[in-house]
Order: sequence, then C-alpha cells, then structure tokens
Amino acid sequence: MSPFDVESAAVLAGQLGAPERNGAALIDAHMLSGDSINEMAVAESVKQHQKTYDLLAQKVTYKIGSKTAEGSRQKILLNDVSTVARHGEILAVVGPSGAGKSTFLDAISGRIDGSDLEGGFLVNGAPMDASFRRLSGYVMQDDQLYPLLSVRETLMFSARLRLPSSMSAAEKAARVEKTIAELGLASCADTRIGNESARGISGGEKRRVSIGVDLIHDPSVLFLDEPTSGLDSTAALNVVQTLHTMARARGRTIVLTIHQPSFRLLALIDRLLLLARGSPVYHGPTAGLGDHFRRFGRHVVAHVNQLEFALDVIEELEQSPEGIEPLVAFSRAQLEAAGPLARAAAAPSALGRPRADKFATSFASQLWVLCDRGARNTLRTKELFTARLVILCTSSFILGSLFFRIGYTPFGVQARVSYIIFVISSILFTSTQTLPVFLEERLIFVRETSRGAYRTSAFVVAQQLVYAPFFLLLAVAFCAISYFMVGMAAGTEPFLFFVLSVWLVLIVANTFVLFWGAVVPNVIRGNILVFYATAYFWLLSGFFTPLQTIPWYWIWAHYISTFKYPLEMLLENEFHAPGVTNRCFDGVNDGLVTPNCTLTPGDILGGLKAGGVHKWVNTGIYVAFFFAYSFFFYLMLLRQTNKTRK
Ligand SMILES: Nc1ncnc2c1ncn2[C@@H]1O[C@H](COP(=O)(O)OP(=O)(O)OP(=O)(O)O)[C@@H](O)[C@H]1O
Repeated sequence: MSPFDVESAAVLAGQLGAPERNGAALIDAHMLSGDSINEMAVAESVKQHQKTYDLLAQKVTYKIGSKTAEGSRQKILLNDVSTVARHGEILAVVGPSGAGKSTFLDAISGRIDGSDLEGGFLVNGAPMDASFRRLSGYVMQDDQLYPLLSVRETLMFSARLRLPSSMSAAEKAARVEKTIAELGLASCADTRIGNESARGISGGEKRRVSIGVDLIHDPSVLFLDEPTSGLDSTAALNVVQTLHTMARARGRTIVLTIHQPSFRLLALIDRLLLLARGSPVYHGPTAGLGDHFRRFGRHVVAHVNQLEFALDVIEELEQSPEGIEPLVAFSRAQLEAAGPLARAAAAPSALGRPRADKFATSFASQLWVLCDRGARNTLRTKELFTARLVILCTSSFILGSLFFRIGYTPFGVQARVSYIIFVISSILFTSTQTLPVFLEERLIFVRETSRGAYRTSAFVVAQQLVYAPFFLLLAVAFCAISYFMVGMAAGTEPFLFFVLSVWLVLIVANTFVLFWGAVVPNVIRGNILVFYATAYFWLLSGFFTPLQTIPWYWIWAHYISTFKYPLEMLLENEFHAPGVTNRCFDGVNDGLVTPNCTLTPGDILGGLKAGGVHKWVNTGIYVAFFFAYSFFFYLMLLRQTNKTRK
C-alpha cells in the first residue's frame, strides 16, 4: 500500500493534520484501503482533478412508521450501517432482495430526509449538505427518458445542459460519440428510445442510455441503482468496466447496488457493503469477503463466486431458527475490533468541502436547449400536436355549420353567446390532454433538476415558450374556420381580438393543467381535480349563477374563475364591435337600432352582466392569471425538485 493510500484513508477518518496518527486510525486506514487499487493512476488523477470526494456513512439507521400505544408499527429498513466510499473506487451495496440496498443508496446520496434517519454522512470529513446532490449523479433503477428522442439526441441534450458553455459544440458532440462507443450504443444511436406504444431500443440499451445521461458530464460522485439489471453478462461487464475506468482514471467515487454479479464483474469492484435485512454483515475489500465468512465458520469452496456463497449463507441462516443475528453480531464485533471506521471530523479535510458549481450553463443557454428539446417532443407527440389540431378544426367546423350565418334576431343572440361559451368550455375541458404527457415528463424533470442539470425557472419558461406558438396556430386555425361561418362581428379588430382571446384561453388552461400536474401524484387524480375545478369555475363564472345569488363565502371563486374573464372579453368584443353595436336584435327591427328597438347590444350585455369592465382590462387580468399560475407551477416544481424520501 502506498503512503498515499494510507493517508487518504486517514484523511477520511478525519485524522489528517494531527501531528501523530493514533493506532486506531491507522488500523482504520489500512482497513479502508483496497489492495487492487491502481494507486498511481488514482494519485495522478487527484493531482489533475481537485474535485474528488470520499463519503462516510456513520451508524445510519432508518425507520419508517410510528410507535403507537399498542406497540411499535415501526419498520427498520437500515440498522446501524456504516461504510466508506472512496474516490477512485467502486463500492457495491449487495445483499438479497429486500435487504435495503436501494434504501441505503437513497440515504447516502442525500435522497432521504427527516427525523426517521439517524446517524450521519460526511463528505470529505464535512457534514453532507444540499449542495452535494448537485455535484453527484444518480442513475435510477427506472429508466426515465423521453421516448420520442433518439439515443444520440438524448445524450446530446444531456451534454448541452450539463457540460460547461466554455466547451464548444464540437467538443460536446465528441463527448457524446465517446459515450455512445463506451456504452456500446453505436448500433442504436439513431433509434428512438420508445415506450409501450412505440417500440424503440431494448431494455438493456435503455439502461445504458440512462447511465450515459448521467455519465456525460463526468460527475465527481456517481450513484447507480442496479445499473446492470436487464443487461446480458457481456453488456453488464462493459458497463461496470466503464465505471471502473472512470473511477480509476479520473478519481471518481462510484457507489452502486447490484444483484449477483458474475465472477469477472466482481473483480472490478473494490469494496463491498453486504446487507441482510437492513443490517451490515460485511464491509470491506471485495477480496476479503471469503476470509470474513471463513472467520465466521463458513469456508468458501475454491473457485466459487464468494458473493454467491455469502448470499447462500445468508439465505440458509434466514431459514434457521436463530436467523441472521449471529452473523450480524459477528460482523459488528469484527468491525469494532478493527477500530472505529472513522472519527467524527469536525473540520473539513484536506480534500476540501464539497463545492457544487451551481449550474454548468447560463439561464439563457438552458432555456435554449430546453426549448429545442421541448419543441421536438411536442411536434413528435401526436396526441398533443396533430390530434389536437385535427380535433379543434373539426369541432370548429361543426360549430360553424351548426350556427351558420346567424342573423340579428333573439336566436342570433343566443347562438352568438352559445358559440362563445362553447369555444371557451371546449378548450378548458379538453386541456387535460397535456396532463399524462406532463406527468411523464415530470419524472425526467425531477431526475434532471435534483442533480442540478438546469434551473426550474428555465424549465417553466421553456414550457411556456414551446407551447405559445403552437397554441397560436391552434387559435388561428380554429377561429379562421368557424368565426366567419357563424357570422360573428365583421372587421379585422374584432376577429384579431377573438383570436387573441382564444389563444389566451389555450395558454391559461394549459398553465392551469401544468400547475395541477406539478401537484398531483397521478393522471387519475389530476383529471378529476382539473375537471371539477373547471366545472366549478364555469358554474361560478357569473353566467349560470348571477353574482348577487352567489353566497359571500364563494365570491372569491367567482373572481378567480378561468371562465369569467374570457367570457366577458368575448361578449364585449362581439356586442360592442363597430358593426354590431348599432344593430337591433329584437327580430322585428332587424337593422339599425331605432327608438323602438327592444333588444339592443347594450341590453344584451347588461342582461349577461358583461361589458361593465373594458375588454382590455379583463385581458390584463387574464394575463395576470397566466403569470400567477406559472408562478405557482414554478413553486410546485421547486418542491418536487427538493423532495426527498421521508
Ligand atoms: N415506504 C416503505 N414502506 C414499507 N416498507 C418499505 C418502504 N420502502 C421500502 N420498504 C421495505 O424495505 C425493504 C428494503 O427495500 P429496498 O428497496 O431498499 O430493498 P433492495 O435490497 O433494494 O431490494 P431489491 O433488490 O429487491 O430491489 C424491503 O423489505 C421493502 O419492502
């Protein structure tokens, strides 16, 4: 073992800087050092890359549930687990199914919060804080990727978001190509990711793309939950080989969970944390696992995968009357005999406190990339784009033919009002189309922003910028078909105002749905919530329930109704239009308003309680609604980003 290796382990133990290291720390340092480490390479990498991180988990216990009067309903998911993950190494968290591997990975990566988590985590000797999440990458067990982007596009967007602006586009593209080659994705680089409805790349390839997305910016610390699941043995070996090289060559710290690794794969792993029912039953160099079990009284047969053997022993003990307790107690005693894993370090170690540069790129650059990605996804999502365009155009044509060329009669009034109400309600009630698409995107958003890929504000603005032109196209297409068929107020200004209003209704309705999409856990609840909220806004818009009949405690709902403002805007636009305002609608005096006219546009607006506020004032209020919902959407997303397992 080189002096460097001993020293860095001692650093981890919080002993660096002490004039004399005591025996326990040195034992600890020796225990922490893996024999298989290519010391020169790691030492060299430390020289080149100052940002290397060592993690220490100290006596971590995680319980869920609560203690009740009748007894404890608590479940212990992690029980007094301590471990160390060093730069330049791979630490694998292993154990039978349900042992707590993913839970431990969540804990050490800062994804578990709250009073149920006991013990502590140190990063280079300093307590782990929120900034740590930004400098580390986390590859989840579920692949959360945009199904309509190709492999190359997916990796390129990740590179554009996560690599610094100082890198040229060519350098970023080169990094993407290198990642594609390293992960063996060349043959499917231009294939779309796909999903249940549209077949794309295979499950194993998806796994590798997910890893690539988080590898591309070369994070200092990388957590991977089951990176080899769904991969054949060669592909699994390639992935772990890539991680191994990354750890060695660049001094990265890698922590992963893994199920039954093969012999060859195990050789690439430096350190193991073996868990059984949430308790540690071995922690140390991979090569030491056999010895540990030998000391426990179980002799590993030669040429047998040591980990497989250990898992078999655990399973056998679990079936026995005394359970795994003897092994847990033995392992604890071994750990204690070796000395404390680390002394709590009050001061940050020489490797430095974790420093997370907030974001790799500027707000403008993030916005540009997110708009580019959002536009591609929207254009390729048929339910959002083509289908919605076709539905709105068809609906507009049906409406136009139903109220074709209505005149200036009482029926004309009814038809105009019905047309306006139908336009608003059909848009508001069909806006939930965005919900399922957004809920899928939300998972990707959380994955990306929780690791500091971009600002939440950039995402919110990009969402609006991507949708706005698309909604303008829908509004123009819809109005161009039915507005003239119905024979609404003639003239450029009323028509353009009508288009503007329809556009705003589409935008506000979409923002309203996005806001709920950031709150609700699933599509069903989201649909119900949006539907009922919209239905009550409709009821309380003032059209069905006159303002004076609404109980005082529901008046607030009238003023925040998403129907009220566009309804008044469009009614005023129609009945105050130059060509309509002097028309008589009583059916007798069809023509200009005369003293005998019994139904003037003023009477109509008065009866509908509209026109009291200028249409541009209502427009201003409606635009304010858009900003308010966008802001709430932003706040809810921020909550999602910072959400941790409680
Ligand atoms: N929210 C929860 N409520 C109750 N039990 C939970 C909860 N989360 C996890 N568990 C339980 O905690 C244990 C550890 O779960 P975890 O997912 O960490 O195991 P694992 O070792 O990663 O399993 P696998 O290899 O099957 O993925 C399991 O028994 C699981 O059922």
